[in-house]
Amino acid sequence: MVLTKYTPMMQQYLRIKAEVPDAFLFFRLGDFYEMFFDDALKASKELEITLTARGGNKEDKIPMCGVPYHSAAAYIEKLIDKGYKVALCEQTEDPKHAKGVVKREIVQMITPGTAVTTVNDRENHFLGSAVQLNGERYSIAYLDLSTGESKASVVESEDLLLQEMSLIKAKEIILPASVSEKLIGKFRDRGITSISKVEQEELFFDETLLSLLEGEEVKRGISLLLHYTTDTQKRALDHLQQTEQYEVSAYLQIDPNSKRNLELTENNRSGAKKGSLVWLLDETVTAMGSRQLKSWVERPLINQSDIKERLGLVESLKNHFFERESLRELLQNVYDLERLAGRVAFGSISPRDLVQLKKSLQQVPFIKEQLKEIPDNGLIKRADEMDACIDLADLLDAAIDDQAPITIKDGNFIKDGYSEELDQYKDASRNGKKWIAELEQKERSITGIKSLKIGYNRIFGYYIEITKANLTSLNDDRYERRQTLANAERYITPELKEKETLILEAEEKSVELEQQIFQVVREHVKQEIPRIQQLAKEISEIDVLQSFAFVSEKRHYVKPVFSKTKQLDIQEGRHPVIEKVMNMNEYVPNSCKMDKERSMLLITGPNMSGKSTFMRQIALISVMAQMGCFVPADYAELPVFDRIFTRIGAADDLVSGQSTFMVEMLEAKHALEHATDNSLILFDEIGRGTSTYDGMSLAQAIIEYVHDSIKAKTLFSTHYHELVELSSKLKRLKNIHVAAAEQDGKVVFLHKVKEGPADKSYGIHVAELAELPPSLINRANELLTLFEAEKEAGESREQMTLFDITEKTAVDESAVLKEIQELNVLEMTPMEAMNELYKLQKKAGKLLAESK
Ligand SMILES: Nc1ncnc2c1ncn2[C@@H]1O[C@H](COP(=O)(O)OP(=O)(O)OP(=O)(O)O)[C@@H](O)[C@H]1O
Repeated sequence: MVLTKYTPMMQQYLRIKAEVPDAFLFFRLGDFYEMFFDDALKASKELEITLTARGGNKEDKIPMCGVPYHSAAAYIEKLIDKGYKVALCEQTEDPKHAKGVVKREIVQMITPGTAVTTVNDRENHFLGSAVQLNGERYSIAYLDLSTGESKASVVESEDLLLQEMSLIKAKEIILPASVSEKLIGKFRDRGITSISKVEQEELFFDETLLSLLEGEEVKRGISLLLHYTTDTQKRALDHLQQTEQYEVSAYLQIDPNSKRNLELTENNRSGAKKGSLVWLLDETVTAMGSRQLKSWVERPLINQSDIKERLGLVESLKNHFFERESLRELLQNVYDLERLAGRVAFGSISPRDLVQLKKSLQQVPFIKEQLKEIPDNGLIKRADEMDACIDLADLLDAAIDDQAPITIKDGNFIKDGYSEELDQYKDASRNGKKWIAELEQKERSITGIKSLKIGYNRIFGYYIEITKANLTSLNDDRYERRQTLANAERYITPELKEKETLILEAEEKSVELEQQIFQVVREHVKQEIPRIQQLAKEISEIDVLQSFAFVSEKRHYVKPVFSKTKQLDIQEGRHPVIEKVMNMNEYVPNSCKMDKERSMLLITGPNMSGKSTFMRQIALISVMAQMGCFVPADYAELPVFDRIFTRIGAADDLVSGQSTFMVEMLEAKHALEHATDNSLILFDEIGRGTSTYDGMSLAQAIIEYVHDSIKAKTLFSTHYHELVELSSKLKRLKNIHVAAAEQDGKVVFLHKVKEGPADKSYGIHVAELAELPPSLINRANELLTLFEAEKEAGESREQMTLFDITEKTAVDESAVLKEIQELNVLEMTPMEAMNELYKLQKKAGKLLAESK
């Protein structure tokens, strides 16, 4: 592009735009942010705003569109939601002092992962990164810019990298410029579409932030991330907390598919939180607690003593109803400390935010006291360790007025008595105003005009107003006329103007001074950010623990115990979410026992009887126990699982275009590759997606493989009734079934799990329940009889073949003829007739073949 054909300002625009080719450049012009060229074409469509043109050159109009500065946030949010980036370009010098074009610079990049103003309080908003080390090893990290927390790890495979980034629901991923397109494609398949590449040359290394990390490798991912955030945010991010190192293997691992199957954080029909385990368990009071709870649900523990510690605290909170209720009340007044700290660092904290911070801090001593009322050393220790930041609360209490507004523009938020100088200005202004009020009274009585009033506006300042009707009573030269309105005149006096100057000066100075004081207070708070964050973490944990206690009591959950012999013994267990949706009394509880000698259960039973629900219930109870929550059962003794794998239901992977069956096989492969004898595997009707024998053979082979080589605790549901025979061959495999009863030709689901195999398939009855057309149901019944007959015939044919070899003469023509003659045709139903005919036809075919 030839720059010289453009005006100097457009040249400036193009220079800046070249720095951010992949972002919309919001170019500040007066009260608007303008976009030009392709940005304008695209933004006008995405934002549904009018596209205009600006005369660059006569033939060459420049496409342009803009959004008002004061409402820009909503437009930016819309673009970010769509996965775009926005670069904010502001005037960086006062136009009054500018020589030529006003200087402009990009002051901030807003990207899906760094947008912090519009985030949902109850969720984290993570920006992720990954740097390949060697082979399939990656240094990974993630950071929530709104709360300042970050984590880093080294993972040993690409699978784990993808798993972690899906788990945290990364809004954006930062990768080195050298990353392969293939990997980028894999992120896209998992719904992470916002991907930014960064040159790695000059890495940002803030040693204080990284000081908890061991070794250089783990620093690579987080460094890339910090480099990117500093670069895009263009400001000091003082609220960033020290990055914590974590090991994926320190938590119960549940791959993203399994997580979806189990509906831990969202239900898999609508993707909403409702209907998920988080939805059920989240009785937290604070937003930080809610985020913490979600992360506990996503990462259950595997260290038994950590799990037991949580369970112990939950137990104490559960057993102390009144203390817990008061605690919940106190927590109501605790605002989002983490996000408040974030706003302090970003410089976007308002006076009202500081009041919220103060009120939150003031609750802490009471929270500590309340915790200590419960006789539990763990809770008492936690209470003792909490730093209520009293100094900070006192400072804020002394400085900021409780009724503070949300902006600092007009002052009026610093408390009286905090600054002598400020008080003097305020006095001057108050005295002036008092003088004016007195003047009003005085002038009313002198002139005898009762409606005389003194008003104020920005243009004329203070004035005396007299309605036209009263003008006759006014001495002509008493005041100076200033303004004439339709039915009143406005006047001033020199004295009034003198006072006005005093008042306005005092007000201007006091607003300025208030703003200065605010900066000082804010800087002070900034210094204390780490303390606020520590407190936030402690309070959010208490909030999660009380939430677990609250739900456990309400829903009659029990404290699980962990088995030394790795046995699983759940008595009268329930599926927590279905039970809640259904109503406690309707749900049929079921027990489950598994141990080394009984490590695999093959579940049969009609469709809709509750096989999947039973399997999910076992997994959910285990997950809940390992996150430190009580469980829906009368008694639960559990092993500590290292991983949980589920293959449940038809999860078409439409995004990557794989068929249901392929997805099924990939998930099975994943489980077979990674499961250990400490894992839990749930396989729901594996092999269903292919032809009967094909599917059945695969199912059997998978069962044998798990039984002989993996030895993980496994629940396997199937429609292949033939598989129930396997229990005689595989010694750790046992049959169980979900019982159903038939009543008047209809199936009644009992939802009760029993030992042994199911005896009948009730598929057609279920179809009948679903009210398929009656003629179709009749036809299905006919076909069933036919197929059963065919199978029988097949079996007798096999027997016949055997027979044929030994006694060649057994099937001869006369025998078949005799069979035909003996048929009692009039007594037969059409179905029976057809079956008989079918058998005879087969025999005839055989005879003909033999006679050749
Ligand atoms: N223990 C139970 N108590 C009460 N209702 C239950 C129970 N278990 C399952 N149900 C109900 O039965 C419905 C079907 O359960 P589920 O999907 O587990 O059956 P399934 O045997 O796996 O079916 P399919 O073979 O068709 O996949 C559930 O939606 C639930 O409403």
